Amino acid sequence: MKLLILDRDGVINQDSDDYIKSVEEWIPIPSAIAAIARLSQAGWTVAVATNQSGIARGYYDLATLDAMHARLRQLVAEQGGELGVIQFCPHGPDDGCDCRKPRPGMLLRIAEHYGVDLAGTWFVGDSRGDLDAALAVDCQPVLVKTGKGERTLAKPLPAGTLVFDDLAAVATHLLQ
Ligand SMILES: O=P(O)(O)OC[C@@H](O)[C@H]1O[C@@H](OP(=O)(O)O)[C@@H](O)[C@@H](O)[C@@H]1O
Ligand SMILES: [Mg+2]
Ligand SMILES: [Zn+2]
Repeated sequence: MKLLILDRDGVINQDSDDYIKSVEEWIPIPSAIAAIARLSQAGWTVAVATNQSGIARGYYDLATLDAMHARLRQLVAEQGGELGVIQFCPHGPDDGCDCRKPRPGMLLRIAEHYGVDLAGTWFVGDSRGDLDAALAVDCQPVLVKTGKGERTLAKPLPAGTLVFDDLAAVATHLLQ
């Protein structure tokens, strides 16, 4: 199974230090939507693993998060693609859950959903926690420079991390 797992904020859509608190604040990176559609049409399954501590912090609710994800699915479908499962962690940093990245719980749930082994599966993110979550379950850590990627790149990366300008470049590489 060709499975690609994506972080959301900073990879698929613009990120903000003030969190993405509404559908109106959820601004897709156009080339990222097209990349997901291209991959999907080429037989890839594209899943998402996203921290959403804004829920625990009371910045937005599950209905708002669902509306963002409905919008994401709609945009991908309009380009002839289909987005796979979206796993999110609604917890805060002090909740001690197993799903908040850098913990790999969401990646494990995605693997369980599709009945696959995660070893070598690319996980594309913009933050160090994404890379560490990947390494925790033997995924290939992939950093993009969008979102917080440039900040992440300014510090040492885990050995073996692949770096691309954006998700479109990742898709082009995988589809070549
Ligand atoms: O990049 P993904 O995982 O899709 O989502 C990140 C968001 O949940 C937010 O995560 C927060 O980190 P804290 O949760 O406050 O540590 C901050 O980095 C926000 O800027 C960011 O929007
Ligand atoms: Mg991110
Ligand atoms: Zn969690």
